[in-house]
Amino acid sequence: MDDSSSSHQLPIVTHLFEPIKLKKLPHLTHYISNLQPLPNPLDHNPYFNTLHLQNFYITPNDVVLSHATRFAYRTAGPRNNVYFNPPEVRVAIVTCGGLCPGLNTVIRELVVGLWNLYGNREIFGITGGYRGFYSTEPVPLNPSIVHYWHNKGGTLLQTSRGGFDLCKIVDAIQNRGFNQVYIIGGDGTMRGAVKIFNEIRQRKLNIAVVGIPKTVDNDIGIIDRSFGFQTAVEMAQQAISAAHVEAESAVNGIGLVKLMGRSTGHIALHATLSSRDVDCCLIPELDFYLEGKGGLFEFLDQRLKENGHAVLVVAEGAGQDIIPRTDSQKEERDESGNLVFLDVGVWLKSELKRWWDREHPGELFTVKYIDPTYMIRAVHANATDNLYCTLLAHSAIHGVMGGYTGFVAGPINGNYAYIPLEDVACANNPVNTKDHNWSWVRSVTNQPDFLKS
Ligand SMILES: Nc1ncnc2c1ncn2[C@@H]1O[C@H](COP(=O)(O)OP(=O)(O)OP(=O)(O)O)[C@@H](O)[C@H]1O
Ligand SMILES: O=P(O)(O)OC[C@H]1O[C@](O)(CO)[C@@H](O)[C@@H]1O
Ligand SMILES: [Mg+2]
Repeated sequence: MDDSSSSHQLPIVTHLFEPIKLKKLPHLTHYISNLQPLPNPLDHNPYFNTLHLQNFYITPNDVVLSHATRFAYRTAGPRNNVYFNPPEVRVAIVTCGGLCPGLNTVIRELVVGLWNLYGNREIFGITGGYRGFYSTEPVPLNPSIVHYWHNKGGTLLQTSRGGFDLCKIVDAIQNRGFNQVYIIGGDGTMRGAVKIFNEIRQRKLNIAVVGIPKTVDNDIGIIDRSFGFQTAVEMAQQAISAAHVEAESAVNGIGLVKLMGRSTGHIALHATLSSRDVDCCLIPELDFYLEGKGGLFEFLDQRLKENGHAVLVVAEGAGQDIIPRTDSQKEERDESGNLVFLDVGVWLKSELKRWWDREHPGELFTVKYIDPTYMIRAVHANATDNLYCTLLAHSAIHGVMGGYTGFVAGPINGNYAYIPLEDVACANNPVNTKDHNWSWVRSVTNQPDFLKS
């Protein structure tokens, strides 16, 4: 072995043996001193505790390792002891932000799990997102009310953006006597949940807060993926397939599909890989350009010459830097403070037409633009996502009953774990355009790398 190869290998070996630290998880006993552990009511639940106590409970030695963060996280699941007496439990469940397939399944499974596993009876839905804590009456929930909810898209508790008033929310939680708060939402919601948790801890209240990450865009980090994402990818296939048919049936036809994905292109990427009909996939993580050598137009020109048609998939957040904006458009925000995007699909369609008329005057050319927007997320979850939502909800319940707070339940390498809320709230999940996955996309589409030489 020569010197150069050994110097290459050394850092990798060292990396493998780096010590992995256990992530500390907030627990109610950290700031409430007189809290006593109780036997877990699951001891007497013949339907769930089928192992009859042998290896049934998760111990402090059970951890899940994350390659990405190089931390060990506590394994999700029931604990030997609980820190809530079921007759004293009062639960609030809220959904915030945009819709996502599976929201109703998570709510349903929280209600059914809290009721059937632990015998909790005081369960309430907060309607219309964060503002619902202080502006509407909580709605009582029980298993018979929610029994069909997993078959419905959207959230039957309703949702909204904006309306985050920390003081009013925590006052309402306290005044209404809630001691378990389940918050389902995306990155913004998780940032709000961190603030609620910190305020509750500051006030030394015996109230557990848990986040259940929801994002159809799959833009939350640390966890493997977010629920509803796979359903959305599946729904996107119909739009791509229609775009392909339209493009193929026209002379010099282009099928253009815009898919959701504000800051990440996971839906576009996965829909592209699974469809195989896509010639070019544009995502927010990839800068692209239209004109000149190596640009989009040159690539499409070639594709039309070779195949007579082309399919283009674009994530809604792609190209936002190169679409011209007026000063007022630069400032426009939604109720939560997110920048309002311009329609990249409409812009691309008009740029494509302009380019073709200039370069090929008089020749036939068609762009069929399909924007399925809400159709990919306003549906109920598919079977895989439904299963996932159930495991998420039950994991959250076990953690809260075990006294953990300020955490998120989610899968890491396929194993369910508890992760500090704060870590999840600041972990985003961009598509890595420098990894093998992206090489795979390029090998499927043969699209340019858009690196100007
Ligand atoms: N930094 C923040 N601090 C406190 N609250 C926040 C913060 N960011 C967002 N929120 C609140 O969280 C809720 C949801 O935020 P947002 O509309 O950004 O959706 P989200 O949770 O990111 O979901 P998604 O983007 O996937 O639809 C809103 O009520 C918003 O006011
Ligand atoms: O129109 P709304 O409800 O604000 O939601 C649109 C946004 O929600 C998301 O689906 C995230 O939930 C984004 O992809 C999209 O930009
Ligand atoms: Mg968001």
